[in-house]
Amino acid sequence: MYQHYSRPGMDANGEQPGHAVAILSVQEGPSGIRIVDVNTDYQRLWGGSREAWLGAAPVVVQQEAANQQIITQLYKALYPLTNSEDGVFEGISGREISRWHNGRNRHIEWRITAMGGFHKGHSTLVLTQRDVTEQIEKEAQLERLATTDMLTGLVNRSQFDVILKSELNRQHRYARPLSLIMLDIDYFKDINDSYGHDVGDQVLIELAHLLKRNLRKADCCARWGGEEFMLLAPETSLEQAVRLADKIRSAIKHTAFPLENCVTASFGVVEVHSSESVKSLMKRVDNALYLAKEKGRDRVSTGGLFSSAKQA
Ligand SMILES: Nc1nc2c(ncn2[C@@H]2O[C@H](COP(=O)(O)OP(=O)(O)OP(=O)(O)O)[C@@H](O)[C@H]2O)c(=O)[nH]1
Repeated sequence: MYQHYSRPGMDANGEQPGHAVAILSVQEGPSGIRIVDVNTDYQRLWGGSREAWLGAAPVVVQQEAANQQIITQLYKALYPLTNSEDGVFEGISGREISRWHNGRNRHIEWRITAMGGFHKGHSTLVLTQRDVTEQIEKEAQLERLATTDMLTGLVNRSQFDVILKSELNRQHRYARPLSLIMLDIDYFKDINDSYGHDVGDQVLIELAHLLKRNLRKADCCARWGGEEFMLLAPETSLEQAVRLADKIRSAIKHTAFPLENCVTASFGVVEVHSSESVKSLMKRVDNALYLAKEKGRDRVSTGGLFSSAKQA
């Protein structure tokens, strides 16, 4: 029976589950929607033998409440068709996350379609389900690779561009304070030259940890390239951003990196002006950082808009 139960997801070893399929009979009245057949992948997905499933109510998703909602949705879609010979059931579908008995979340894609029309209040439906967890995890992994700096685990430059544009739009719309900090390790070339590239990499990794420790959840910290980093701080005025930058500057100076000499960094800080473009913002923050380098490094510069303790 139902020889067309193919298993498109199967690999050559036959280990990858394919589509779980259940054939459903729809009756008017209390018997409602019942299973008349299931394939082996349905048994594998939900447990139980074929015999145990025959006559049972279908399981579309694991959570009882969500399953009930789907069945109700199905009844609502079918109800207008029960007395019409030419009504067409378009099908319903969705994707749900189910918590499996081993504690893992599984993503299940499901679809219910009709095998034919209604005849004397009776119809046959096909429920297909596919475990798409691996596919979703692979997509998430690719997304992480595309947006993350491999060495430090921070947001990479291209993702930072996306976040910056979105935060600028928010700032322009709601006129909330938003500040940008650019920092650059001082004399990093000397660190590489004296201790080797691996030690230089270790300094970058430890600095990334330090930055993450010192920032709020809403802040974004990115590796801009080489030994340059960007910190985007929403709801932060220029004055607050300068204080934050100076706190980080001091923390870097007092961190025991795997070197004889201490590591220092220079900072440029700007607050976004209303309607300011990305280009203008980047130019201003770059100028501010340049000023901090020019004035002797290990300091915070705002490019002249604000003055604090250890500024250029
Ligand atoms: N170890 C390591 N070094 C890097 C990486 N990316 C860039 N660099 C090095 O960072 C150094 C940056 O040197 P410069 O641009 O001259 O800057 P600096 O020596 O820090 O001098 P100032 O910025 O003027 O204080 C170069 O030697 C790059 O090769 C990386 O991923 N790992």
